[in-house]
Formats: sequence, structure tokens, C-alpha cells
Amino acid sequence: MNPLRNDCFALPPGVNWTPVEEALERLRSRLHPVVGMERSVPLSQVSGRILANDVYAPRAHPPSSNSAVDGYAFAGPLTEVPCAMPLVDGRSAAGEPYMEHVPEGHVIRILTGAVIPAGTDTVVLEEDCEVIDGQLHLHGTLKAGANLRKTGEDIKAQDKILTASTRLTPTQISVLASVGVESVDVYQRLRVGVLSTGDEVKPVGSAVTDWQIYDANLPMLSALVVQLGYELVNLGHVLDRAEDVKAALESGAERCDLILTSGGISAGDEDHVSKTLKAHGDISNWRIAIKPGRPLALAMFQGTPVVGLPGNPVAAWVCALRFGAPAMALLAGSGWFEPQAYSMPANFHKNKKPGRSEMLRARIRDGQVEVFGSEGSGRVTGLAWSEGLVELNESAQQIEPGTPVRFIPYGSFGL
Ligand SMILES: Nc1nc2c(c(=O)[nH]1)N[C@H]1C(S)=C(S)[C@@H](COP(=O)(O)OP(=O)(O)OC[C@H]3O[C@@H](n4cnc5c(N)ncnc54)[C@H](O)[C@@H]3O)O[C@H]1N2
Ligand code: MOO
Repeated sequence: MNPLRNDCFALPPGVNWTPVEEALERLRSRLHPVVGMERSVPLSQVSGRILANDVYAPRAHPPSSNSAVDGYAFAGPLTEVPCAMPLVDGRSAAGEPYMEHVPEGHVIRILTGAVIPAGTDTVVLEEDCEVIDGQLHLHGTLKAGANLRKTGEDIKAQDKILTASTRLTPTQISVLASVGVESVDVYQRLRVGVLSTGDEVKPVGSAVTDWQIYDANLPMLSALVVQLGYELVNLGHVLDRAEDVKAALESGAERCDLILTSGGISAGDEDHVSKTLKAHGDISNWRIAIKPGRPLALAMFQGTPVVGLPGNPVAAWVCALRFGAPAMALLAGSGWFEPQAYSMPANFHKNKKPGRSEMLRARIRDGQVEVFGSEGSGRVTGLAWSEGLVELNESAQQIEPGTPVRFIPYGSFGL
């Protein structure tokens, strides 16, 4: 794999505010997959992994024509009713096919999933007929091929069933298994480091005083990384000391393909993440025209990209999803994505400043988008309450109930 360029996030001179779309486009165009391949990984271990190659079906699905119902098979169509047909001795059950030819004008007992015997091509549902003295009595007409699942109607042998870069879901694993694929080549898991910073921040479980807060971001970002299917590298928490931040980033750069940091990236006296990245890496402190998350740092540190997230938990979450998730997907081999948004009517009022995007914590109720009561960037309850984000673009200003807004469910980010 090619290494990433050190100046890959640099902004052109003189550029200050970066619109969201431009920031996303810059990320998309400067990053590329950095992971190697793991060959022949068994299906039991591929959930959430990313396919490295296209997969072709070694056999058809279904492999032979079979019945979709419990009933009786005969040669269709059936156009003249009522009628009666003699029942042959024997039956076709799933896993126990009837190997002989069914004579013309005869019917045979067949069960769901059983191979359709030679001489038949149509199945009548058992509820729609009755057997009296060895004769099957039918009252309704049937088209030829009724209640039949034809060979290869779902997948033909050699069909391409999945494409490279697909992140494997349980349902896709079922498709692989259905045609007998035992193992696939996947990309190695992207190793994502998570580092939390701040003198006031204490890991959950430690003793705290009133001027200290528990670390909400490290557990949140760690859970995000795991849920997105990446390998979590816990870089822990460091104080706002340049040498500690540097040591943690060095350790991360050795072990990770990307590092997410929390806090210390705006321009304050104690913003040691941005200072360290400036002193030892190649940073572009992007002032993105977005609320929350205005300060977002993108940097290369010893060859490893660093996404410096703001400390406020809401801003950290929004930026991790809007910028981090597509960037990680690209590095991991599943490709850049633009999250699927749905246009839905708002059920809220909002006056918004033009010139910046805003992301509001949101959810859908009764076909309308509601937003959390407070936009405070430290309000973690709004994160737990929300099921997605509303993205208001730069030009949006006045939102009234009924105004269509872009709702992005968390599922659209891969969660
Ligand atoms: N003069 C300016 N001040 C600030 C600006 C600005 O543009 N000019 N931007 C504000 C915005 S917007 C944000 S967001 C923050 C981002 O600052 P930092 O990334 O440097 O974050 P910190 O100052 O370290 O922390 C901000 C806030 O979040 C709390 N925090 C930090 N880490 C955690 C954690 N792991 N768990 C929970 N809460 C955390 C921290 O205590 C602060 O309250 O800067 C504004 N200021
Ligand atoms: O990113 Mo800050 O949280 O906009 O308030």
C-alpha cells in the first residue's frame, strides 16, 4: 500500500473557513486505502469485515427446481376444473427426492423445499385440494410453474454475488453460504486509536473533585470504532502536557492506521493536541463552517492521519460521524460514503445564521423530524435521545414546522 503524503490535509494559503462539502471533498480526495488483505477468512469470522475481492457464485441458487409449499405436483397448467388426477405411490420430501418419472396426468405428494420430480412442473397447495380414494380433486385453475422455485431463479452459477469493498452484513453472509462459499478474502481491520486529553478529564472509576469531569468521549469514541467494525487501539487519557500528548501520539502512530483525539484542538493556552501536531506533524487546523464542531484538526503525525475532535462531546460525536466515519471507511477499503439523508418535514422552529452548516440532534416521530431541546454542545443527554442528525446547509435560515429538512439516521453512518 502507498503511504499517505505528509501534507495531504494542507489548506491552500489564505483559506480560513472551510465549507463542509469542501472539507469532505478534500478528505475524500487525499486519503486512500491503507490496509492489507487477509486471505480465505471463514464465514464465521467475516461479519462486519470488508470484502477485498468480488465474489462469484460457485453454484446456482436454488440448485434445482423445488416446491415453495406443501402440496401436490403435476404437469401444468391446469385449465379445466373441477378435475381429479390419480396420485402416484411415493412422495418428494426435502432432502429425499422422488427419483422416478411421474406419468402424465398423475400427481405426486410434495413437501416444501423438495425437488420437483421429473414429469411435473406445477404445485397445488394442499389447502386448495383434497384426496379422496387415491385421487386428487382440484377446484381452481393453476398456471404452469405455480408454487415452484426454479433452478437459478435467485442466483445463476458464476453470477457476481458481492462486490469488493462491501462491508459484510449477516444477510450478505447468508448469500455466500447459500451458494457454498466457505471463506472470502477481506481487508485487514483498520486499526483506530482513540486518545482523550484534558487536565479536567478523569477516566470513569477514578476519584474526582468538583472541577474535574468524567471522560465521556473516550468510551463514546471507542464504542463507535468497535461498532463500525474496526480494531480499537485504546490510547487512554493524557494530561494537557506537550510531552505526554507527543508520547501518546507516537505510540498511536506505531500501532494505528488512524488516530482520533478528543479535546485540546482550539486555540487556547492548553490546547496541546494542536500544538503538538503543529510542532511535530503536519497539521491543517480546519476551521470548518459547521456547528457544532467548528474546530477540527486534520493532521499527519509520523505517517498516521490524526482526526483531532473537539472536546465537547456533542461536537466530538458529530465530527466523528460526519468527517471521521467516511474517512475511516475509505482508509479501511470500503470506500468513501456520503450518508443517506431523507427529506422529512420539520416539527420545530429555528432561526439559523447563514454561512455555516448546522447539525442538530434529531429523531423521527409521527413522520416529522423533532430536534433536541438544547443545542448545548456539552449536553450528552441529547446524544442519547437522538436517533440521527438534521443537517441544515449553509444557506438555510428560517425553519418552520413543515419545512423539509435533511434527516440522517445514525444507520447511514454505518451504525
Ligand atoms: N476563543 C475560543 N474559544 C473556543 C472556541 C473558539 O472558536 N474560540 N471554540 C469553542 C468550541 S466550538 C469548542 S467545541 C471547543 C473545542 O475546544 P477543544 O477541542 O480544545 O476542547 P477542550 O477545550 O479541551 O474541551 C471543550 C469542552 O469539552 C469538555 N471535554 C473535553 N474532553 C472531554 C471528555 N473526554 N469528556 C467529556 N467532556 C470533555 C471540556 O471540559 C470542555 O468543557 O472550544 C470552544 N472554545
Ligand atoms: O464545536 Mo463547539 O461544540 O461548536 O461548540
